[in-house]
Amino acid sequence: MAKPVSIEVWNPNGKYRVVSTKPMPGTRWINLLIQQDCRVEICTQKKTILSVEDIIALIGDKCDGVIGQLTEDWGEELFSALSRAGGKAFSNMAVGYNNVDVNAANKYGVAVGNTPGVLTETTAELAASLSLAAARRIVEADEFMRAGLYDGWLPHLFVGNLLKGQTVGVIGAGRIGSAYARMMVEGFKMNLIYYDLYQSTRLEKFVTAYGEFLKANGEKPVTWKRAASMEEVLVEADVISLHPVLDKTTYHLVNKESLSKMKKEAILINCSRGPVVDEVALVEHLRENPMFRVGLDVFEDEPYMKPGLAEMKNAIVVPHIASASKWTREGMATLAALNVLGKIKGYPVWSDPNKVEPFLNENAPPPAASPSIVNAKALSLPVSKL
Ligand SMILES: NC(=O)c1ccc[n+]([C@@H]2O[C@H](COP(=O)([O-])OP(=O)(O)OC[C@H]3O[C@@H](n4cnc5c(N)ncnc54)[C@H](O)[C@@H]3O)[C@@H](O)[C@H]2O)c1
Ligand SMILES: O=C(O)[C@H](O)CO
Repeated sequence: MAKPVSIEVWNPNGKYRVVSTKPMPGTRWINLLIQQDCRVEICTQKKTILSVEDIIALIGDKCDGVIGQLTEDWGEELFSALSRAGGKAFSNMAVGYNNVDVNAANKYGVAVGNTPGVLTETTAELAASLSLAAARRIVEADEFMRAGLYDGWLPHLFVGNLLKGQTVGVIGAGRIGSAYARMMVEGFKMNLIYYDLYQSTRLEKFVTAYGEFLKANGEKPVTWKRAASMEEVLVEADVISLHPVLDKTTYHLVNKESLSKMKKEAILINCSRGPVVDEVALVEHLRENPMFRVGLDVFEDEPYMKPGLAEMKNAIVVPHIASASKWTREGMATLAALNVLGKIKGYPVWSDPNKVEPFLNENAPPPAASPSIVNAKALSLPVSKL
């Protein structure tokens, strides 16, 4: 059994025991729990990734709900431990929940929450930042300056790609993929090609309307196309950004074969999940194609990078910070806490997890509902009529 982990306790006499496996930004989430009679225990252990054993020790004998992180392995062992401790609620502080075995949660009747919506624009902004940084070789140029190598303007110095008029390809045009597409189309007048299992009518309408606006102002209109296959996107796009969920269908979606279909000077961005890209194949491709560039926020064996990636000048790598704006991270903490609280209090589940704004208004009490429970249907949880 793991040693007892260090914790910080708020409202020690609270009726319901809620554990957070990490300190989370802001204090609103703590206050909302305390106001509803929760004792809040926050793990303060100086270890970035907690093991299953650490979390079992945190859950202890009596625990009503846990707020956890995407680095943790929430499967049979943890859900059975939580259930033994009387717990009926778990929320990831993340929208992606590929670290959670939802079937195991269903088996123990544990509601699983996630945090959609509040991170859409922040994550899309990082994908856009990586796209620009890769197109204009900003990191390479910054390193060059700091190394004292700049000795005067040259016609060939750090020549990159112009985005205007090029084609942006989006794979997975859900909340984040669509927000990214809008930024790139409107901000840089790029044409759009996207691939998703579902049609994104709103996105298509947006690009059509923006194209008409440009035309009315005497400019070349932007265009959109829904690709019938992912291959079309790979072949046609100059910048490709990945935004699908990670599941069996998207594991290694980008591999040796798909990389070989992309343009030699294409840019690939991944702000979804590391295993969507075969990172070994990517390193090889970067090595063989120096004008191909990549911007990565996520890695196949996070927190590690595959051998060779760190040495590639045509790769920009950042440590899974796509949702890292203060407003978003505080909002994620709030949504995660309210998911757990809602189940503990027997509240219904919010009807539209894409519209979570009422939970984020700091000047009003949140609705009496869990903002987003991914297994609500499987557990037959009631849906809010608010
Ligand atoms: N890097 C980060 O910090 C960060 C931040 C937020 C989200 N994410 C990741 O981004 C993902 C997407 O988030 P979202 O809120 O946009 O989710 P979403 O559910 O709104 O969008 C995901 C889209 O992927 C599509 N999709 C699923 N399988 C596909 C396939 N095989 N091919 C093509 N498209 C497919 C879905 O139809 C959906 O439209 C999350 O699941 C998470 O893993 C990462
Ligand atoms: O899925 C998520 O929410 C991210 O990876 C972290 O914000």
